[in-house]
Amino acid sequence: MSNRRVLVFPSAAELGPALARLVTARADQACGSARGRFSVGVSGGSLVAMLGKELTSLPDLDCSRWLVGFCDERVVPFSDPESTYGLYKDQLFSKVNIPESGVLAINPTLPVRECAEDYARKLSENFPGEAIPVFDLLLLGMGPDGHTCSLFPDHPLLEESQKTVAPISDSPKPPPQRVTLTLPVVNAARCVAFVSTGGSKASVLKRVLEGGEGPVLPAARVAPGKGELLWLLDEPAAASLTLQVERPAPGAHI
Ligand SMILES: O=C1O[C@H](COP(=O)(O)O)[C@@H](O)[C@H](O)[C@H]1O
Repeated sequence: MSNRRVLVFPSAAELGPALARLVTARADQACGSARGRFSVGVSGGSLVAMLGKELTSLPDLDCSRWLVGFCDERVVPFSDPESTYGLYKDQLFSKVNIPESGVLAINPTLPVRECAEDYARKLSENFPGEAIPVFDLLLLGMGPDGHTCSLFPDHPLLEESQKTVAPISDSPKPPPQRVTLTLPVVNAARCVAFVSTGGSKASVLKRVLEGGEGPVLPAARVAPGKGELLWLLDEPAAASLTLQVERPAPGAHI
């Protein structure tokens, strides 16, 4: 896979600032392009705290031309601790200069199917002329079962080829009702960056990145057709890998 890079950092403490440099470099590039804005999709889970900490500690961060979407979202009220939007609002959006119109949140008061349709409509309005929205950057996490977004192993949603956003009401990881970007949207992005840290991810990372027996896991189905694929790992997460990885110098741009 020629457009895939696996980058390993000594620990999450070194990975975090490198992630912030990646985000700001891609934002500058996108805002300086004819598009004039930076479209980024964020994930929940452990990524929220890392992005909140790293981005809010940058002195000159300018999010005025950012469009932030969600790679997946739990259909719960924003005040619920499981709401990814709620967590980002507390830890990031309320602390930077992103306009309200720059955050594409779900409407959690809708039933899950309507919520997905409503979110797909919001995406299509914000990516005019694009049958499949092309994000500048998607930031993904991966669960210990190999799921990414809310695309879980052996789930029929992995085969979704028509919808840009799909509902799921039987998520094996709570809460059960969620909406998620589908693989065609993920694989249309200009850049997809996975962030995975900690030893609990080591064995699944080996299977996702190096292959093995059994069905292909959801995270291994992420392969942007024209875009880049980056895996940002810390040493504990990368411990079982035998493939060739990059170990960027401190402060290096990726
Ligand atoms: O449920 C979810 O889990 C994944 C992975 O989370 P992590 O805490 O293991 O990093 C996350 O990427 C996804 O957005 C979230 O809904």
